[in-house]
Amino acid sequence: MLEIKNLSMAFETDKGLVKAVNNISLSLSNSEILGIVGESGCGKSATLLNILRLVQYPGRIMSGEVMFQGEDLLKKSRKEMRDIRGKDIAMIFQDPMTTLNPVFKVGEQIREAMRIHGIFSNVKGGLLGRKKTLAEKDKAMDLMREVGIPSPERRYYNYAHEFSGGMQQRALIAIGLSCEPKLLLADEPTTALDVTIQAQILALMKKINEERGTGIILVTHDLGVAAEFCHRIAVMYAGKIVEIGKTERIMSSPSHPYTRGLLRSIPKISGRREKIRPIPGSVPDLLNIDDSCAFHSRCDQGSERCQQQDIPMIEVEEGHSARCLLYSGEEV
Ligand SMILES: Nc1ncnc2c1ncn2[C@@H]1O[C@H](COP(=O)(O)OP(=O)(O)OP(=O)(O)O)[C@@H](O)[C@H]1O
Ligand code: NI
Repeated sequence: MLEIKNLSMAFETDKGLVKAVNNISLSLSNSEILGIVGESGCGKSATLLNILRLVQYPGRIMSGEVMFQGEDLLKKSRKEMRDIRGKDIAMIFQDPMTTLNPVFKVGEQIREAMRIHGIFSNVKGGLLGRKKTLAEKDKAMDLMREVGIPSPERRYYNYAHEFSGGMQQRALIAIGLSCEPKLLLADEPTTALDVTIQAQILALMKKINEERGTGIILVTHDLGVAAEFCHRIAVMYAGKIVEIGKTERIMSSPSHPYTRGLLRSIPKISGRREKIRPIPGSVPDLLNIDDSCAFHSRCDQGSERCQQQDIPMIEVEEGHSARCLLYSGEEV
């Protein structure tokens, strides 16, 4: 369904190029859930925004392709992109309060989203006036019910501030779903919510994935969340994908030293208790970063050679690759 090929984007600042997304390639098949994980500032959000061409000045796409259903989104006109956004591809952001409009009733916003996407054109053809409005309201309320907003008959008339954070996020998911998108991009959709609500929202997204076959890319800094929710995981570090593979394999057999570090730094849910160890050091500055391994200075297995060359993705087993010289077959 989606294939990103060698995508690079950078922010042009007066100090130089901040390479937020550096030669990324990844693909998503129909009905698949892919997680993108990594520490703050590694380019996860930038990657998602690139898919929809929503990166703002001074950000600029330098090269690459974003193939969606066989066509390159980077070659589409602005108008074509507007049609694709919210119709074929919907996006959910971290903070629902900033994306719901405070001055309109939540239900009306959902109804409006459905109207924009022509969802009502096949509602009992020829309905007029009040009857049409009622039919539309019914449909909007159905959608509210589907995303788990209780008593939609009443909730329809509430404003955003009368909704809890979890309910706001549900309303936004309803708006995202109003067009029946094929692909849902979710940028930390549950980070602002408490743990039980977070689990409910993820369960809701999973249900949508299973029932409607909607493909999902979930951006999260939380490897534990990605492990529970995603079929495959891509680990990003300093603008590059450093490891990608099936979730079980990433969790049971992490290959890149950075992924191993991330795993050690999350609390174990089950099994043997291990001491939580944060990865020493911090993420490098993306300003004028070169092509060598950016994790080198924090890595306990690196050598001189990691600093001297552009390291390719190396397949460690079928469908599982890591950008690390440990797997090059040469002495590191
Ligand atoms: N307007 C800008 N000008 C310069 N650099 C920017 C700008 N916006 C973002 N960046 C840089 O781009 C890089 C990638 O940012 P991005 O938001 O994609 O990271 P992220 O992985 O989503 O992080 P987080 O987990 O904090 O959301 C960061 O290093 C950030 O500092
Ligand atoms: Ni982000």
